[in-house]
Amino acid sequence: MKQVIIATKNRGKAREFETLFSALDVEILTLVDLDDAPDVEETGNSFEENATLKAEEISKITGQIVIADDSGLVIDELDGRPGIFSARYAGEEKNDEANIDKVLYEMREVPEEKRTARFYCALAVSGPNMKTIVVSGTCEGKILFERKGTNGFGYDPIFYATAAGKSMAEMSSNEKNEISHRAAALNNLKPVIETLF
Ligand SMILES: O=c1[nH]c(=O)c2ncn([C@@H]3O[C@H](COP(=O)(O)OP(=O)(O)OP(=O)(O)O)[C@@H](O)[C@H]3O)c2[nH]1
Ligand SMILES: [Mg+2]
Repeated sequence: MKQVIIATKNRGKAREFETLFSALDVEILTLVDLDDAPDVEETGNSFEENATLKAEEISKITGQIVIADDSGLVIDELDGRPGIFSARYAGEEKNDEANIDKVLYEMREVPEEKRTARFYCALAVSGPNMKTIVVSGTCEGKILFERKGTNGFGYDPIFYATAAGKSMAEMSSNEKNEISHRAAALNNLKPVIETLF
């Protein structure tokens, strides 16, 4: 079967890619269980730049077709933060609970109508004989005043997805995969994936 490497160490993302790719005729490998996979420094100024850095570095090392995801939560009232710093918003150790607490604290006095936000996902594909391709997808919603639900990962418990009428952590993985930023980006990548093999 066709095979691509997904250059992520995030278990939540890896799980979602397993499901999203099961609908395509493509086998995926992630970096989650590879202890010696390098930590690519995310020094770019945009999701697109960081996804490109991750895809190109891992493709250079493996010589294979690689897809990387750089994603995060963009909150209007916080001038777009946490944005590209979503994973490390409350510190280098990447603690989802601490990140959520920080956002809830910063948003504590913001009224309902000003709590608009979106999840953003950039996907970059890089391979030995190709120019890197980058696509993106978004999912619109609002920041809740407290956590709701226990599914998903990251900021899912405090993100109310407008299209679903509930928090992302209240959705089954199938429901999230219908409307998520990651699913939207992957959908934009499908025509490209078909030309890769
Ligand atoms: O509630 C969420 N639902 C999602 O669907 C989602 N997608 C991204 N995020 C947040 O954004 C960071 C990405 O940062 P990021 O792209 O650098 O990934 P990461 O550092 O976790 O792993 P890697 O892929 O770089 O190895 C993640 O850690 C999360 O905090 C999400 N939160
Ligand atoms: Mg990262």
